[in-house]
Amino acid sequence: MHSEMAGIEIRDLHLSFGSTNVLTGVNLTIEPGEFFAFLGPSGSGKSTLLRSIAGFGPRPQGEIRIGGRPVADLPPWKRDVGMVFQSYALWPHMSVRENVAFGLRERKVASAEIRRRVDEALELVGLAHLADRMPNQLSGGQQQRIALARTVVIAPKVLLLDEPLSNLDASLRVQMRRELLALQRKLGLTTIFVTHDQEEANTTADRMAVLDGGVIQQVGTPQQLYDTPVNLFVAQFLGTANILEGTVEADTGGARFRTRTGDTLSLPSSAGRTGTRMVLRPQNITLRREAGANALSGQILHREFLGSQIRYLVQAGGAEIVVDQSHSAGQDWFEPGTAVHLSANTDSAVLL
Ligand SMILES: Nc1ncnc2c1ncn2[C@@H]1O[C@H](COP(=O)(O)OP(=O)(O)OP(=O)(O)O)[C@@H](O)[C@H]1O
Repeated sequence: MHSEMAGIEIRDLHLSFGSTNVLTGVNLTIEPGEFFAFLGPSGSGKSTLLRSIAGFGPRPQGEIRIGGRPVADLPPWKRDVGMVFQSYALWPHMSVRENVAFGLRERKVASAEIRRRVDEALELVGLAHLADRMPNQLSGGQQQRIALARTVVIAPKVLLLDEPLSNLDASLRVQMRRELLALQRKLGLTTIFVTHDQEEANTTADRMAVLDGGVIQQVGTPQQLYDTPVNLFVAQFLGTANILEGTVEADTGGARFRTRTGDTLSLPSSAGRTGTRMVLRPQNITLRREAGANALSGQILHREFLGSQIRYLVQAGGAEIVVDQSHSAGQDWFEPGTAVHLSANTDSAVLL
């Protein structure tokens, strides 16, 4: 299956339904061959943006180019895109083979070539042995693989996936996301994956865009977005973020952050930083019984045993702070009510 790689460029896209702005000022460049994710909460506009690229729904204002070609005024079937939906939407009265062949028949491809390409697509998703089954004789995961085969068989330039794993149970989702990534790498197909599940985006995407309220909040690799969020929304949407409010003050030879409760944390010398909020991840804080430099004083509110980790909720610095401590057998725990000191690794802290 030979797919031509095509990049996607979106310039100044706007879309409203009635008086509701669903997409506002969307600008985005997706590289040829990239696995890209749209991540955001329900209603943030992920599906609407994907559907705009596919050509479904009302025409948005602005420009969309696929492989350099303007497509905003073209119908879906002229855009060289293949789309896979959450509901597999296989034809129930057709066998697996007929389902996969359907798009090629519509395109009047010669029957010998249809057979060859369908075999190849079924081989690709590992289901050649089920070619003669009917969809209702397949598991959910198998049906979704057939839906994928049916889409890639037409050799689209871009693969658009709208929450394709949402109907599968948790362990199958993990397996399928690996298969999806392997398939994408094999075909080198520019792919956009819509999900509200950050783990799904983090584990598959080369880069992703986080959306909220129809606006792209930030674009980057999963690690860039986690380590250097540009705003509170991104910080809190990706993993657990502790937010301390306070002010940056000059300190001998550097700067420090003073919390609302008066504790201070020194900032790395690379700083020259400004901001009124400090984002600290749970794994960058260590709990100690004794006071020390670069620590907040606090009190344990709650404790959860998670197996490999113990998660504490601690009142400190004017906030409720989540701290994850790795667990080893025989280790003593902090009981709720205990006075503690939270030693912070501010090298990885982000000021907003
Ligand atoms: N046809 C429509 N008419 C009116 N409003 C719509 C229509 N389609 C979507 N919307 C609204 O647009 C907003 C974005 O919807 P969209 O489906 O793109 O969000 P999403 O991020 O994909 O959410 P989800 O994860 O729940 O699918 C929502 O507020 C939704 O109610």
